[in-house]
Amino acid sequence: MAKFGKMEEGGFDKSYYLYQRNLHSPQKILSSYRRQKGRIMSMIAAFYGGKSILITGATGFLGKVLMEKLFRTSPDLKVIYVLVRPKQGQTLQQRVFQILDSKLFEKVKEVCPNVHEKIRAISADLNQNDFAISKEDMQELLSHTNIVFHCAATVRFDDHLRHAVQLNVTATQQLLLMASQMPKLEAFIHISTAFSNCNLKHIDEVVYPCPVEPKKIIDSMEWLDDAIIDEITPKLIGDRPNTYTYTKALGEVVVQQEGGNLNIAIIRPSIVGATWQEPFPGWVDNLNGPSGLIIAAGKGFLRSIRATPMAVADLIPADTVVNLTLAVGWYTAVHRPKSTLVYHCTSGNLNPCNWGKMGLQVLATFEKIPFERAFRRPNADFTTNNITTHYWNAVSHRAPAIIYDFYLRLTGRKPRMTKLMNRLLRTLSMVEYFINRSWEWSTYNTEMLMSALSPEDQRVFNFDVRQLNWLEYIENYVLGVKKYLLKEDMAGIPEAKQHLKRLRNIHYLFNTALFLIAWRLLIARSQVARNVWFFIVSFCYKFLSYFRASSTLNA
Ligand SMILES: CCCCCCCCCCCCCCCCCCCCCCCC(=O)SCCNC(=O)CCNC(=O)[C@H](O)C(C)(C)COP(=O)(O)OP(=O)(O)OC[C@H]1O[C@@H](n2cnc3c(N)ncnc32)[C@H](O)[C@@H]1OP(=O)(O)O
Ligand SMILES: NC(=O)C1=CN([C@@H]2O[C@H](COP(=O)(O)OP(=O)(O)OC[C@H]3O[C@@H](n4cnc5c(N)ncnc54)[C@H](OP(=O)(O)O)[C@@H]3O)[C@@H](O)[C@H]2O)C=CC1
Repeated sequence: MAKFGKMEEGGFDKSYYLYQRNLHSPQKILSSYRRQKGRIMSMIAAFYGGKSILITGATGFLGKVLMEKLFRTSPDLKVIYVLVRPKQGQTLQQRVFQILDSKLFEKVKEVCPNVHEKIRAISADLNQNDFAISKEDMQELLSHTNIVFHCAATVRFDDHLRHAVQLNVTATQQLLLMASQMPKLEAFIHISTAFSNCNLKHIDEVVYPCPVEPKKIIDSMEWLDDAIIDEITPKLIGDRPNTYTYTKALGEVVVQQEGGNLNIAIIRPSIVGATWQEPFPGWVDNLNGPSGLIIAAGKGFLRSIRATPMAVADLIPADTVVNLTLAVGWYTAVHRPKSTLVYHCTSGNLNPCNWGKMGLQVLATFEKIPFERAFRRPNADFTTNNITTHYWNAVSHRAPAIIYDFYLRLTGRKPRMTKLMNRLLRTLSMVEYFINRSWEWSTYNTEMLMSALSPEDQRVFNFDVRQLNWLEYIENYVLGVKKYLLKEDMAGIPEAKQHLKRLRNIHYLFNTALFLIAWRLLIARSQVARNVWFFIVSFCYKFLSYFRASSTLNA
């Protein structure tokens, strides 16, 4: 591994220049150096200049943020190949252009006006042999690719094991095989998850072995039928909570075992949330992780959640993950570490925030920025045991849904709330595992990388989560959910506040009516209740008489 001199602030490290010269043509390096000379230079941004980059999962949440940052900071990159499958009646080009035409890419279009020409969509399905890539496309990919970022995965917790293995393990194996035939490849970056070893409490930046070899699992998926796979799934996943974490762990082992001589690194982000700073705060475009539950809470469906308030909420902003990923890509290609390095991209040990604090800040933000047309006023609680969870699920989730569906039926409309609520309860049951435990992830490699960056790179590719202000981040996150996921206009906030006031009044009326009915029934059945009632009534009568008498005397 090459060793370099310490970077001077804002300067150009000569040893880095000399090292780069071994990898690239001197003219290329020199012109890049000249281009950068006038201003403080980001070595990482310069590194991606002129490169052909292959991204899988580019149409996903993380993939989009990764592409955006690459185009914005290295507009002189050669091409980004994206492996895309046609979907929802859209062609590949339509899918890609829709992404490029979104708000996320507004800044990119300023710095890289020809972005449409620099992206090449390749038709590919990672579930198929050779990814169903045409011969010509495959030839182009193999002969040109310099860097691979493997982001594609199924992130569903409850996916069938066969499908999860296909995408998270077999596809990774196939991609490595492809990578081994790329003569110009400089680095292969695999995105895993910090929860791939969530059966452990303390997790180091190493690949942990799996009891059954991934190759055996891949083979068995080919001949076992679904019924048998269903039966053995709990035994295989063992003390992991789902097929997602299990297959991501297998994927890592495959990367380590079959990476051969490639320069490989593994990145393990924890729970990826909305962007923190770049290209703007609060960007998010899917319901995974906390986003769906923030909507459910803001719309008043989610009223209680089984979570441990003191457990660490290990969220990490999407732009932080992307900055680390690009820094790792550069470091892996340039420094060529001898072994596969694993980088934890987590917040818990450097800047912890717990679910209690996060929940309160989410609720506080709803006060300022309410969501439109809420079902009930947002006001959720954390519960910590089985009995209270069942009680609140019945009282706060199921009962209002049944009542509302009854009302919809009465008014000739189709009931839908019970179905929605069942879906929410299912989602809650899936995430409970993650919000009632804390993990410790060591971050030596990530911190080592941070210190290896020049001050300019530390600024442009900032992944120092210690600088994150959680309260501000969560507020922007909720705002982002409202703007970019729910597509609600800020102009609607006064009306949303009015709607919440009406809901509060309905709530008070409903509770008063309920109390009076219950009390009336109690009086009819119990002598004690009747006595208490007469006592209260006579006390009020005496108080009123006294008040009337004293006001007459004063007059
Ligand atoms: C003191 C005050 C307290 C106040 C609290 C109030 C505020 C609370 C906010 C804070 C909440 C904190 C909770 C945080 C949760 C954190 C989860 C952490 C998980 C970490 C794991 C590791 C991280 C990773 O590595 S991977 C990324 C994570 N992956 C996921 O999140 C995927 C999860 N999704 C699934 O597995 C499935 O979608 C599932 C099982 C949830 C649902 O499957 P199902 O088959 O039933 O439905 P779908 O076909 O998928 O979708 C149907 C329908 O539902 C919509 N939908 C999908 N996902 C969600 C969701 N998460 N929430 C809500 N809705 C969802 C989907 O869009 C579909 O809608 P259609 O309209 O039908 O299209
Ligand atoms: N989000 C999170 O909280 C975390 C994510 N991660 C990891 O980060 C990576 C990216 O996750 P994220 O962006 O959130 O996930 P998304 O679900 O948003 O994106 C998944 C991507 O994979 C693609 N994909 C899925 N199946 C296929 C297929 N058969 N052929 C081709 N492409 C396919 C999807 O394409 P399409 O658009 O066609 O569906 C999409 O582009 C994953 O490896 C995940 O494990 C790790 C920790 C946390």
